[in-house]
Order: sequence, then C-alpha cells, then structure tokens
Amino acid sequence: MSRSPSLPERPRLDLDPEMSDAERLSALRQHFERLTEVNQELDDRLTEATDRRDDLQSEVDQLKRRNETLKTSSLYIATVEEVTDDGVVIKQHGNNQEVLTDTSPHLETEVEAGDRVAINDSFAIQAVLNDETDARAQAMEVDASPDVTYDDIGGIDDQVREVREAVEDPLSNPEMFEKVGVEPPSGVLLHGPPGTGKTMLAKAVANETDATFIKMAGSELVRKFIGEGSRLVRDLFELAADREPAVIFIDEIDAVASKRTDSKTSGDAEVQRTMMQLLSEMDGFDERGEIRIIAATNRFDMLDEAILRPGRFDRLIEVPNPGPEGRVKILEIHTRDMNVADDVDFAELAEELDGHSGADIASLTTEAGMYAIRDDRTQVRREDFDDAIEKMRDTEAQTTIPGHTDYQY
Ligand SMILES: Nc1ncnc2c1ncn2[C@@H]1O[C@H](COP(=O)(O)OP(=O)(O)OP(=O)(O)O)[C@@H](O)[C@H]1O
Repeated sequence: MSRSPSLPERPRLDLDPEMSDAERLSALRQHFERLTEVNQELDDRLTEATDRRDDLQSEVDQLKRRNETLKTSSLYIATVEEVTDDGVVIKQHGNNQEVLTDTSPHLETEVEAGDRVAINDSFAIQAVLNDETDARAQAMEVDASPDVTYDDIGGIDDQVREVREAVEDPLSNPEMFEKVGVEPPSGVLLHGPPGTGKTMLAKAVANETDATFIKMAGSELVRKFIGEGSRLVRDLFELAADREPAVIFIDEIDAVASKRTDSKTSGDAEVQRTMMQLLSEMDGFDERGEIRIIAATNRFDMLDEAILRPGRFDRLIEVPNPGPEGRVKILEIHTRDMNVADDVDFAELAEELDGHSGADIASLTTEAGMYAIRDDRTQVRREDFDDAIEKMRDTEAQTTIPGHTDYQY
C-alpha cells in the first residue's frame, strides 16, 4: 500500500521587536497568505482522503455482500480424489461425478486426497470439512490397517474359523467360489453377550485380508445423527466401495433393526428409514465387489427378521462367553507383556472367572498390574489378581439392579 505524503508544515510567524510597523504588517500579510495556502492544501488532501475512504467503503460493502452470498448459498459435499499440478480432482457425493477444480487460494496447502470438502455451484472448493462438521467421520471409525490378529483372540476358535470361511475366503479366494458355483454369504451376524470379542473378530479379518475396516455403531446412528441415518448408511457403503477391499462392521445393529413396534413416533419412522436403506444396500450387494459386511448385536432376540433373510445377514454366528479353557487362553493373551510371578496359576484363576467375558478378563489383568504398580513392584503376583477379582466383584454387586435380569444367551 502506498504511503500518503506527509502533511505540510505549519507556517511560523517570526516577528522581530526591532521591526518597523510597515515591516511587521508585511510579515503578517505573508504569514496570512502562507496560512491560506496551507489551508487550501489541507482542504485538497481532505477531499482526496474522503474520496479514497468512500472508495474503500464501497469495496468493503461489496466484499460483505459477496461473503453473505457465500454464507447463505448452499454448498455441496465432495471427496478429494487427487491433488495434481493442474488442479484438484474431486468426486461429488450423490452422483459420483468426477470434476477437476480449483481451490480458494487460502486452502491450497490444506487440501489432501481423501478430505471431505464443501464446493460451490462452480465446483470450487470453499472449505475443508473438519471432523466436527464431517458427520460421516464422527459416525464411522475407519482403520486402513487394524492391528488385531487371530492370535489376539482367545477361546472362540470355532467362531474364528466360521468367520474366516464366511468373510476371509470370499475376499482372498473369490475364484474358488465362482468355480464351485456357490455364492459367498452376504453378511455375517455375530451375536452374543457384550465383550466377547465380536469387534476384535471383525478387525482381525480386515487385517488378515488387508482390507479397510469401517465401523459404524447402530446406536450412534439413531441417537446422534437424527434425520441423517439413511444418508449415513448410504455413505457407509459408498466409502467401502471407494476403499475396497473393505470390511464393514455395524455394531449394535439392533438399534436400527429391531422388531417393528406399534408406536408411530417420528423417531421410529426415522429408524425404520435407516433400516430400509440398510436392507436396500445389502440387496444391491452383488455388484459391490470386494466388500464384506459383518454386524454384531447383544440383543439377537430383538432383531427384525427382515434383516436375516437370505441375501442379507444369512450367516449367524454366536459368540458366547468363554469356557474355562478359553478363559485361560485369554488370561495368557492379556498377560503376554506382563511380568507374572510363578505362583499365578491361570487355570485356578479361570475357575473363579466363570461367566465372565473376554473384556472382563482383559480389564482384570490391567487391574492386577495396577495393584503391583501401587505396591512399587514390576512383577504381578497372585495376590494382585485376587485383589483385582475382589474389586471386580464389588463393582458388579454395585451395578446389578435388583430384580433385573439381562437377556440371557
Ligand atoms: N475372546 C477374546 N480374546 C481376547 N480378548 C478379548 C476377547 N473378547 C474380548 N476381549 C477383550 O475385550 C475387549 C473388548 O472386546 P470387543 O470389543 O471385541 O467385544 P464385543 O463383543 O465387540 O463387545 P460389545 O458387544 O460390547 O461391542 C477387547 O479389546 C479385548 O481386550
């Protein structure tokens, strides 16, 4: 910006006491003329500055109006496919159209492949959606390479084998299914009490098949994203198609697929719409390529049978609480990196943990480790496990509601 020239100096009046009256009059006249000149000069500068201010003001007004239009006009959502020297390739949601476009200069360094962005009518990128604005990112957990392996799962070997047959084989050896002429199962439904390793199983399959793991929780869909459920289900399958091979894992599927109730509240209608969208996505599944879908529920009794029809979740696998040997295996898995004293007998501990889940056993081992740390020891002893079991029982006693029985498997 150019700097304005400095203001003219204020004229000085020098009157010498020795001066005659005539000299004094002439000096005063000169001073008056100079003052008039400076005054004129300042007037001109003021007019110039006012004109400039008016110009700037109209520029500000114009920018404000443009900003308002930008703020009020609808923006569309797209995903960045690629950032090239010639521009940014985006894919619009909804119609899947690919467009080569530009980014607002202030976003040039920010845009990366995979980002969700807001675009205007001319496809120019206006904003990169962060996690807060990106409902999809909130509703889904995307893990390009989960690190759970089958070795991390104990006590449910039969279930691991069944899931591998139903999910892994069709992904890693599709030709075999074609040659034999059988359709791989469309979807696998894992059902059983909480904390038995259902999520781990889905992650391990994704890991083993180098597939992206995409998880969506049914309860979040209906609680947090009211009105958006069916859109998010569509997004879920779209995202999986973008990232295939992919394993879609829908946890707590009962939240969107429970038996129809009689009440006709708008909430129910919304849940119904979400389920219909899920069913229609599953029905169009054949063309979807290398995508496998696994769902999980703790409330098998509540499920709407529509989702269990052939071509939908047609492979049911029960994942129960582990038996005594399973509990020993899970104890071993979760103490792999712990320094456990020789007096700890896992078989004995497993006996005491009858009816407990893998998740209970995992947190029990952590708790035992905490007791050792509290005692300033690096080795975990039998007494630490005993203390941890006692604490677990106390907590259970406090959280059990009298007269309430959970759904039993
Ligand atoms: N069979 C198992 N072997 C080893 N660890 C297990 C097993 N089951 C559960 N765990 C431990 O419990 C944690 C929770 O398990 P996970 O999330 O897979 O259970 P879930 O069946 O999906 O539970 P929910 O039904 O509550 O979603 C795991 O991270 C793991 O530490």
